[in-house]
Amino acid sequence: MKTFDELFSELSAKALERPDGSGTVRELDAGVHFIGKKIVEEAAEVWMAAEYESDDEMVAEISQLLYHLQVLLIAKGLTPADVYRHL
Ligand SMILES: N=c1c2ncn([C@@H]3O[C@H](COP(=O)(O)OP(=O)(O)OP(=O)(O)O)[C@@H](O)[C@H]3O)c2ncn1[C@@H]1O[C@H](COP(=O)(O)O)[C@@H](O)[C@H]1O
Repeated sequence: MKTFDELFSELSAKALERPDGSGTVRELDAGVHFIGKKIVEEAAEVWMAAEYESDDEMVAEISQLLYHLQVLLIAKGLTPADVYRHL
């Protein structure tokens, strides 16, 4: 288990160190258009899970959505602090 901020630190390190086999590195290399499509796909899966699946399945989909949102922030050179300013 990890928090939102812990995941962001881990992903930021992956982006810098570019370890072999990292899905995050692959996704960053694929670019903003690809990441944006993953976000839309995961958001739809959250919605469907909320209506038709268990709470556990829904929160799993939410975790994937949060992951892809974090990858987008990194791709754009931003951090959660940039988001928090708007909360
Ligand atoms: N939390 C995540 C995470 N959530 C989602 N994903 C990616 O997003 C994909 C899910 O989207 P897909 O559309 O391919 O899968 P799906 O068919 O929609 O899956 P379901 O929704 O049906 O379950 C997964 O295959 C992962 O590649 C994640 N990839 C990595 N992480 C974490 O990120 C960290 C770094 O990972 P690496 O960069 O791969 O080392 C590790 O701590 C990982 O646990």
